[in-house]
Amino acid sequence: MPSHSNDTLPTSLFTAAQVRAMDRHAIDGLGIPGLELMHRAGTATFAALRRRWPDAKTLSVVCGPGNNGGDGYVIARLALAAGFDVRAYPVGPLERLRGDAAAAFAEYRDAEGPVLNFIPPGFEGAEILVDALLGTGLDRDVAGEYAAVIEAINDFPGGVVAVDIPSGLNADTGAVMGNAVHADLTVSFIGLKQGLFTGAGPAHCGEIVFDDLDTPPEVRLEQTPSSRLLRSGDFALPPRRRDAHKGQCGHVLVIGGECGYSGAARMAGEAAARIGAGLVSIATRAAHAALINLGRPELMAHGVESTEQLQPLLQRASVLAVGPGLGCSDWAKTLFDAAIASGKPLVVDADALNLLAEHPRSSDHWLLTPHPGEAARLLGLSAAEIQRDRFAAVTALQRRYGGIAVLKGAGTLIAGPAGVPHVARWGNPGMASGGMGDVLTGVIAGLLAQHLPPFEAACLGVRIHGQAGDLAASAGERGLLAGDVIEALRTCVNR
Ligand SMILES: NC(=O)C1=CN([C@@H]2O[C@H](COP(=O)(O)OP(=O)(O)OC[C@H]3O[C@@H](n4cnc5c(N)ncnc54)[C@H](O)[C@@H]3O)[C@@H](O)[C@H]2O)[C@H](O)CC1
Ligand SMILES: [K+]
Repeated sequence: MPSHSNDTLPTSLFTAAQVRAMDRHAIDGLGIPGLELMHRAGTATFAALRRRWPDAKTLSVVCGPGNNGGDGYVIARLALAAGFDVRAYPVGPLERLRGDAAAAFAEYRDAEGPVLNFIPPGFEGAEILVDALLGTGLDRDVAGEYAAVIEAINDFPGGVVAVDIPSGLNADTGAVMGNAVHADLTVSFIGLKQGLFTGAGPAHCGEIVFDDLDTPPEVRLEQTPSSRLLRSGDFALPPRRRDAHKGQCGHVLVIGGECGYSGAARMAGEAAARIGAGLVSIATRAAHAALINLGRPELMAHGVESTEQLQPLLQRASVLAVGPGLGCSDWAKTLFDAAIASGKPLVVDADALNLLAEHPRSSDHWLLTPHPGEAARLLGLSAAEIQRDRFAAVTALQRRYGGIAVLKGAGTLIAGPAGVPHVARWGNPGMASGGMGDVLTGVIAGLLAQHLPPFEAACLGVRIHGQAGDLAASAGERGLLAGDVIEALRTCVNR
């Protein structure tokens, strides 16, 4: 059955190899003929296409040399039978078609379906283009004719539907293998591939529809999910007791705000307060304390120039957030070391992550919230290597540094000491602006202060931060400011 929205997609995500094993289980174990599965895949894709573009009547299908291409020939035949003007463009030698794909091609030809050679620049006259070039069989960067066809698909002005996964997108990592199709709609089958939801996946997939091709749950239950998709209802805060008082809602201490960066510390503090922390203090350069306090009197701002001055604040706080605008000076190092030595749960972000990369150590009571560049420094890799396999990177961060690792970016990933990485789908490109990370740091710290376990605080924090960003972006993504997200937090945390 098809499911197609953030919260009705299955939460279990898999690798391509796992989904191929599911295909085999369905075919060899349950006796469902491969061609029957292919017919179901084509039917599910054509139905989703018609839901999305109900008035379309002309369709071009690009078919690769394998079973993804076979799905494409099924779609072409169904469109022909429904009265569409159809053109199928085989890519790769037709004589290489085998098994179910060859049978699907023969069925299309028997229905007198037009087959054309692809001639750049492309697919004149069609309203919709179906990408059935490559699916879970992708095993190397696309090149030559395949790269040219993907280029032409990406220049196509009409709607693009990707069969199972946009061609060129790595199903396991969400990385682009040379080049990848930008689809408006992706219809994925049998098991949801984790690469659709992180890295370049979200930008290439468009709307994601899942269809289990009426295979029984046992097909999926046989595989342990490689990761999980977060849902709106996951890890919600318990309702606040009527007799609650601020002492029960935790005390966050934000440590940061080097000269010129007081705003980062303030935004982290405001976010912690807006997510519901009972008390919020800021330890920052003396020159900033009055400024922050003036701007947001609910925050208790203290000028701290030494460990001695920091100690009483560390004692009073229940949760620390270290890094927003902290810089990497000796002042920063001294405060960061004192925060770690306090043994309090702490969220480590921004420059504190860079200090940690200089002096690696692990702990089980912190949460690291790097963006790909900070993760690269922490792992001694390049940012491109991090993005090439975000799941491997977030797992490596957690294994090496302990605690909880949050790898920010499209499809933020959260990894804890147990279980599999969790993937968040919220957020938008408008959030690629200064201060958004400071807000997330404050949100997670504020949830920790309200006694959520670390992994739940990280998952819920990422979700609410992204939802607030999406809510604030309803007035437009460009020009979205971190302050707008802070203002939207209260709506989202009280949903
Ligand atoms: N019966 C089933 O298993 C079902 C599968 N479904 C669809 O099948 C594809 C997976 O098909 P497969 O034949 O394994 O691979 P692809 O069609 O994805 O790739 C074809 C072929 O292409 C070669 N190849 C790999 N990478 C490249 C590259 N970069 N450039 C050129 N050629 C490349 C390689 O030899 C591959 O074998 C799955 O995604 C579904 O769409 C049905 O949907 C369900 C039943
Ligand atoms: K495809």
